[in-house]
Amino acid sequence: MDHSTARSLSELTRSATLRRLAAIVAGTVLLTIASRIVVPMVPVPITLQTLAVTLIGALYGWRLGAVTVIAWLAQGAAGLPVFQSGTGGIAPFLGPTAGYLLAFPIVAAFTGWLAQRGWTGQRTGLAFAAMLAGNLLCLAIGGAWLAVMIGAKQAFLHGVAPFIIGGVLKSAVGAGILRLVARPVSREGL
Ligand SMILES: O=C(O)CCCC[C@@H]1SC[C@@H]2NC(=O)N[C@@H]21
Repeated sequence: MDHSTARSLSELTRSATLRRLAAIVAGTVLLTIASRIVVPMVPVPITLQTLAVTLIGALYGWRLGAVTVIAWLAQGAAGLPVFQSGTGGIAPFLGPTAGYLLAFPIVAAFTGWLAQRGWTGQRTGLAFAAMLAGNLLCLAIGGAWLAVMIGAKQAFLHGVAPFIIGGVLKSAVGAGILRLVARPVSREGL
């Protein structure tokens, strides 16, 4: 490989890395904004977090999607007020919403994986199904955590059932956004 080819390759790598870093920052900002759009409920509030998480997965691909959500979780764990209603620190990882927090990177990876297989963009039915599957996965993991804390019946009544219709609506909004903005994610993601 000659000198100029090596330099072009290293410039390409650097610009791809910068693009990914910018995407991570943008994704964590989006998640923080979505966490501030809250209808307070006890023990689990309504938020726009699952919309943000599933969109990040679908737009970034499974790997960068999961990394972005993990970066946001790390910001919260470090004490930044990025979780629902401006909470942060270690307490949210021990409280009733910890299961949802831990589910978020898995959900981003899952919707990203589906998007990389074509469940996105102009294929609105598939995009909706991917977003809905992500929302339901989040409720399953979050509800399972809550069940350990307050019992299965209460967890279903307070941590799953109230969010199903919202999950369907958020999935429809997400699929609409993907239809407008997504060029189909390549199999590699961003
Ligand atoms: O502490 C947090 O920041 C996480 C809050 C989790 C809220 C969950 S996410 C799934 C379900 N849908 C909602 O609108 N709220 C709950």
